Amino acid sequence: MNKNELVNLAFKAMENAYVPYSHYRVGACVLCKDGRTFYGANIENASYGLANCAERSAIFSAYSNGVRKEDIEALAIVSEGKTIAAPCGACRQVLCELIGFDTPIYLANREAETTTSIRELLPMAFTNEDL
Ligand SMILES: O=c1ccn([C@H]2C[C@H](O)[C@@H](CO)O2)c(=O)[nH]1
Ligand SMILES: [Zn+2]
Repeated sequence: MNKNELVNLAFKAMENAYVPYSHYRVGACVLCKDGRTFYGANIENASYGLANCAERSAIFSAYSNGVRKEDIEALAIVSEGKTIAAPCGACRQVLCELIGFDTPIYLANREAETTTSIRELLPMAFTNEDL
């Protein structure tokens, strides 16, 4: 599967966003090396701080199905906003532990896309090697 196909799957996942408060839809899709894909969307709550971001939904779905870091080929995260949104701080920390430092992360909106990685998004990360 190429980058565009994975980004399109993330847009498909975005349709399932539950966003009655922010009205800001985000979608994500994890691609495994064996071709399996796992969707995620942002899921909000009346207790606002309990919102789960799309990228965490997707990576937790993958892990919940037995996927581990070394099985993951790439992650796409898309939003419907005017800008290309990058993961929030909480997601950077979670992804840092659950995908490879150099695993490609494709970020996109309807107009543009870019490629990044945890190495770029979270320099000087606190990891399990610090414990
Ligand atoms: O990278 C991001 C940034 C924000 N959100 C969600 C959280 C909330 O539902 C909405 C507005 O912050 O967007 C994500 O899913 N991923
Ligand atoms: Zn987040």
